[in-house]
Amino acid sequence: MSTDRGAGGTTPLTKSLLTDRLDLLRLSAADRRVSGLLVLVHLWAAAVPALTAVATGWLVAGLTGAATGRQTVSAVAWPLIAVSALLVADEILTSLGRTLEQYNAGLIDARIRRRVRRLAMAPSSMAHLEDPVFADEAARASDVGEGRVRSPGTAAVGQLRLCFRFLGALGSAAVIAVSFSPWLAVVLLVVCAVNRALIRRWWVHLAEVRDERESMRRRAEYWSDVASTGPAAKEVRLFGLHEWVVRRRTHELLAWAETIWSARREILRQQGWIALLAAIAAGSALLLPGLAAARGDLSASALMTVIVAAWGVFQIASMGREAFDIEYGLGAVRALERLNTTQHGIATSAGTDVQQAGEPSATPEEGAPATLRTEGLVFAYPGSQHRVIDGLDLTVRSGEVLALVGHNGVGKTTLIKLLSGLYLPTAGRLLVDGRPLDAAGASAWRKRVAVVFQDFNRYPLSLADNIALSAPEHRHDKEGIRAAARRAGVDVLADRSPDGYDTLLSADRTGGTDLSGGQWQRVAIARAVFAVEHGRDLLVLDEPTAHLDVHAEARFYRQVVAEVTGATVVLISHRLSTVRQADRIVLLEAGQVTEQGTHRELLDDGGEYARLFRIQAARFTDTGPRTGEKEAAR
Ligand SMILES: Nc1ncnc2c1ncn2[C@@H]1O[C@H](COP(=O)(O)OP(=O)(O)OP(=O)(O)O)[C@@H](O)[C@H]1O
Repeated sequence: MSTDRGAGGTTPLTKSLLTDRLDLLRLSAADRRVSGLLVLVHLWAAAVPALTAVATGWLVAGLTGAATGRQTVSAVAWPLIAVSALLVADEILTSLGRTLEQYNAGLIDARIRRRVRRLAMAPSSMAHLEDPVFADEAARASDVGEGRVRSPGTAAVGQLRLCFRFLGALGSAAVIAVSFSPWLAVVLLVVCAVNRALIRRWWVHLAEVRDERESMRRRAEYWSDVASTGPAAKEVRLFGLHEWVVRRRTHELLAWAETIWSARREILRQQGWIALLAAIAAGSALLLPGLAAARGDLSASALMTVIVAAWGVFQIASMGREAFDIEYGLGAVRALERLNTTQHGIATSAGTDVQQAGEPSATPEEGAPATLRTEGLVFAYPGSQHRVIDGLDLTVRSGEVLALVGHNGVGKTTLIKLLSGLYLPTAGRLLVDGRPLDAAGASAWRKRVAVVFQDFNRYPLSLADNIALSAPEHRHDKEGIRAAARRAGVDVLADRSPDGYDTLLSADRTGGTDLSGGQWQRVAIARAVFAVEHGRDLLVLDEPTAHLDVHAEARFYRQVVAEVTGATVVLISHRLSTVRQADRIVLLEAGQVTEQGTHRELLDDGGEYARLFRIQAARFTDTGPRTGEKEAAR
């Protein structure tokens, strides 16, 4: 994903004021009925200031008339009822409006989050999910942050409210124009609009500062999670890290907050301009009609009408959170647009899954397990220049069991992610059944692959569901689930639990239980076996015996790998006892194949594989430790 976005990985928040506003208004119409009701409530709210001004003037006229004995009691009662009714109705409708706004904002936010999820799932490979720019933009767009300060929904409903507030100010200005002076009405409107524009500019600046610091906030949140969530809690307690983690979190949080507060302090320093403009507006609204009344050119009732109406005009210069909600939430909308453009770019530059999934490149040859060939394959992780895979040429024949071995970090897992279509090569080609695999075919290809990753998932579901998840359309195949469980050696778990295959594998759910690391690994193997039994024709096993005891490891090849008939198998293991029976063993070094052959051939060659094997074997012989240590030291 491109990072060419200026500071903080963002484009400027404003594209065009009008387009921005229209985008937000469109967004606010997420649900026609709710937004229709909101419009009615806002219309009422817009009319209230002008109506209150007129009713107050009427009340004052009634009161002064009653005082001089020229008016009856009803001349005071009716305007009093009108003013009270306006106030009560305003209270009720304001509460209703707030509830509707919250509901509408929730609908809009949920819709945006769904779009972000779709965008995250859209590209063929998963490289973008490890891209910090994508992570920041997704966080900006879907407001996953603490306190929900950035919400497209809040921005959209705020924008709708603001439009009607302007309408209300126009209504109040019209009352001033009719009751006193069109000039005063215009001046008040202009001064308040300028005031608002100044405030808005500062909020935009603050929103940009927050945007640029998004990754700082994510770091602080990470340490919050470490301090309080389950997976890290064991180590945090055991190593007594709690205070250190809290200090680290506080440090990160303060560093982030300081940048925001310094922007806020800057804004506060400039508030003098706002105060001056507000003083001009308030002064002219009170002074000019006041002087006219003193001269006898304006009645007391008209004076009150003008003053109350002026209050209505001031509403558009208000300093409330609304401006921040709008500007900051708008940043979320812009982030969504950027995600849209970039993800669409990725999809279209390589062809979208939707358009081209199932292209011939990923079509299996008549019933035969997959054949894979890499030609000059190169891969570097996003944002890194380091070629983890560096010009790799390898053929995996249909139906063979190929083992990948090599030192830590040479790129074995990376290679199987490429072979499985999870990443696309930086250069070179991967051919599946003789045809080049591109983004278009990757999605269809992945449907032919079953993988047990080193960091396999542990789903808080039943044992049966944990196995059947690899082919959910066959989850009613009870016999298939049992067969996969038997081969992976997890049938004993079902046998000794009263709930059998319905046993819930989650200790934090009522009636649930947890498994050991080795038992979970067997469940992951059963899951992959189940997928192969339902048609997947490449089985990839990354360190499948890492958690298994010696008995289970010894049985693994015989019961799982040797039993696979309809699939090609790629197996990674540091335990050379696990891979020695493979049809072919490939040694990777520095992202390339440096040795390959059967176990016997590689031992006879006396290369690096033979050396590694001797080190491991020596550990189990009497004279072993010394020989092994010497070998390791070489
Ligand atoms: N998501 C990632 N982003 C950037 N670099 C990565 C990423 N994952 C792995 N790497 C780097 O790629 C290199 C190869 O990693 P890989 O996991 O493929 O090695 P491996 O051979 O499977 O190692 P091991 O035997 O320890 O499992 C390492 O140098 C690692 O630091």
